Amino acid sequence: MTVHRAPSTPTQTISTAVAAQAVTKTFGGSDDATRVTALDNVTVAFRPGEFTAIMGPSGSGKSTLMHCLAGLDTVDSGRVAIGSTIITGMSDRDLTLLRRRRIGFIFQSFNLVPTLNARDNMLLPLDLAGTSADDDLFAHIIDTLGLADRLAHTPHELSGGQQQRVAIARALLTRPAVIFADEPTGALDSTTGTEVLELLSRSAREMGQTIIMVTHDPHAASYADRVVVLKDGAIVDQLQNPTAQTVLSALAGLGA
Ligand SMILES: Nc1ncnc2c1ncn2[C@@H]1O[C@H](COP(=O)(O)OP(=O)(O)OP(=O)(O)O)[C@@H](O)[C@H]1O
Repeated sequence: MTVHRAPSTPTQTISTAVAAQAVTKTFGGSDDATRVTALDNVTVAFRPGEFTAIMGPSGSGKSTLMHCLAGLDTVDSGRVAIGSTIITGMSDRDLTLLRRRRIGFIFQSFNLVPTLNARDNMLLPLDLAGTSADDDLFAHIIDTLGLADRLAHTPHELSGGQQQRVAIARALLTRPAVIFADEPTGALDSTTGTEVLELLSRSAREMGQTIIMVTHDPHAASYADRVVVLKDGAIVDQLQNPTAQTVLSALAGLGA
């Protein structure tokens, strides 16, 4: 799968795929008693081709961080950038276009269109953006994901694992700056879930795809290059090359 990786040179500077700088996000009323600080001055950057897991106890701010990084929610203060584009303060229309062109999403519930077959589901984001698929990339992705003989099937004719592979293919095909995955293995049995995690890890390693995954599962997080741990809306720990055991220990240390 190395053919699709951008060439690199020793002099190339390492850019940032996604970054949050001093991001604060609150919800609720105008007085301190009813206001919830979901993100408290969060600064974090994600390298191109890096596979990162975001973890933390329930209510620690994982979904809020993902939504703010993906431009699905506004921030109270601070800045979010996708590549060199600052998305903070963009209009809804511009954000929608940016999401279509530069961001891929993978959800626990697959979010496929039930009336479209696998091929049309995969091509939908490109159709919406008014572009077409790169034939070589399409062939490469369906081959890698083992979907070549499932293209004419609608989602209800596919297993959960196959549906999630279609959703991954759909996300990869636009060659987005970043893919956000929200509990992507939550609805899968452990064998199928492991296959999906291996695919995500290979997409990062072999295609240079940046992936940010929210998960509660230390096993899932162990496939990432890095784990970012949130607690009470702040980053309290980061692990490089995590194992399920080091993730469990980090979470246990939070009293979670
Ligand atoms: N729309 C909202 N309105 C009010 N409060 C919210 C809203 N969304 C999130 N919150 C609050 O912000 C905090 C962070 O929530 P968030 O959903 O980001 O946490 P999480 O780590 O993703 O939790 P979980 O693991 O349970 O999904 C929580 O206290 C939550 O109640």
